[in-house]
Amino acid sequence: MSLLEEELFPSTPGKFKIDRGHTMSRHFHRCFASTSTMFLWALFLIALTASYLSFQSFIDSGSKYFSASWGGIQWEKQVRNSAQIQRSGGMSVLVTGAAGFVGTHVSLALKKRGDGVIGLDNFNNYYDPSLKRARKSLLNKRGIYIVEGDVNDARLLTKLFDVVAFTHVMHLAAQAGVRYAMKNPHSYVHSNIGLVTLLEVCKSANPQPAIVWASSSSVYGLNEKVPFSESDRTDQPASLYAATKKAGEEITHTYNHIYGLSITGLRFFTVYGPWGRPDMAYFSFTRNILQGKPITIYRGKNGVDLARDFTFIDDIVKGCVGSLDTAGKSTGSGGKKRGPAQYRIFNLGNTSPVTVPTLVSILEKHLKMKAKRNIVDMPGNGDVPFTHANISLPRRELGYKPTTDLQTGLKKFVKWYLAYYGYNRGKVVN
Ligand SMILES: O=C(O)[C@H]1O[C@H](OP(=O)(O)OP(=O)(O)OC[C@H]2O[C@@H](n3ccc(=O)[nH]c3=O)[C@H](O)[C@@H]2O)[C@H](O)[C@@H](O)[C@H]1O
Repeated sequence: MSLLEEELFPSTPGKFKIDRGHTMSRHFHRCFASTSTMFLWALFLIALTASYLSFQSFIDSGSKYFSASWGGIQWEKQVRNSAQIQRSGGMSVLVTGAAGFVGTHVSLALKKRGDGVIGLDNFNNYYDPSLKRARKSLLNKRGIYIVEGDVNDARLLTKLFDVVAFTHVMHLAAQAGVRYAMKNPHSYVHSNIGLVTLLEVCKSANPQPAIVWASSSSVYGLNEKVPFSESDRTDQPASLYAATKKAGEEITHTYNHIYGLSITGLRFFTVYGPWGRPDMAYFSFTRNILQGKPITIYRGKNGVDLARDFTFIDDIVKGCVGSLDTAGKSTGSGGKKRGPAQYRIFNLGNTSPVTVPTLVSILEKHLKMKAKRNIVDMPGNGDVPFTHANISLPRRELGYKPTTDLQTGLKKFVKWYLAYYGYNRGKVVN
């Protein structure tokens, strides 16, 4: 022990050097010595606690950083490879919600023709995430890399734009489902209004990408004028889902106006098909029919059947790709507008509404099984009685022409369903 240390921290009291001649002074020194010792110990303990706490917070933030599923040289290489354009005049597209139903199909179509594609998906558990994982493997097999992340993650989005100069963004990530909005309203605000984070990153990008995104037929809400045209009223939403999609249309308009972002909003009409969403009626009806369970069919006012303009996925993909192909360039860069940019809204429907009981009859035919129908009055849950798209505008501007009727489309869906889940999955065998 050094002299100084020995003085400060005497191993025995007797070692403490005092003037033995003065008792008072000795007491005083002893008292002073023990107080200063305690003081130093306290200081030492405080310092120890402080460094422990800051080390913990370093570990926490560090683990957040290190446990992120993105970043690093290898990751950047995968992103670049996947976004590589393979045809002349091709585009490099960031597809959000890529492991979703429409996202998967659009990503495959783009990759197939030689466009570069990077997918983004948060793999949330709104419906069975294993279906999303299966879609992801399908995409990986075709050379499409999927980044696991949320559209609200500005750091991740900025990083993606640092690595790739995306020409287009196909924004399909959303909280879908009309009736679920009553159970989990905040999820709709988080995901659907989360569009703002994406737009902020896009407006600051240099070059700015053109954006095509999924709105919804539900924005027509209580509109009764049929068929629904893009210029019809959309200020009477019947569900929070519809309200957040309508908000998306207004929000994208402001980014178009202020920053010169090229925007195309697509109002999808009840999209169905292989690799579809298990929360949708045609999908859950199929599962219940095969399992021998009853299905609930809602009926409108005065016993009128509900009807939807069911639109097959391949037709929707054509509409999405057509929108990307015809999208004008964004005019701004680095957050500054340089001139007016394109702002478009299109209906993507089938123009041929079918009632829900008819949908069930078609499923019965393809499944060769009878449904146990439980018909109830439509609860006040955000549903609308019917939808019907006027598609003259996308026909003219995009060459959009749906070619699959519900009979044909459901046949393809049932074929996929049986191949994916198997005939006897959960089927009640008496
Ligand atoms: O076009 C859209 O913008 C939306 O389309 C889809 O919504 P919807 O048209 O409501 O589809 P879907 O749930 O399949 O119900 C179909 C019909 O079955 C009736 N329905 C439903 C469930 C049930 O148990 N019984 C029943 O009769 C029900 O009353 C309805 O009449 C998407 O989910 C949505 O995300 C959004 O994209």
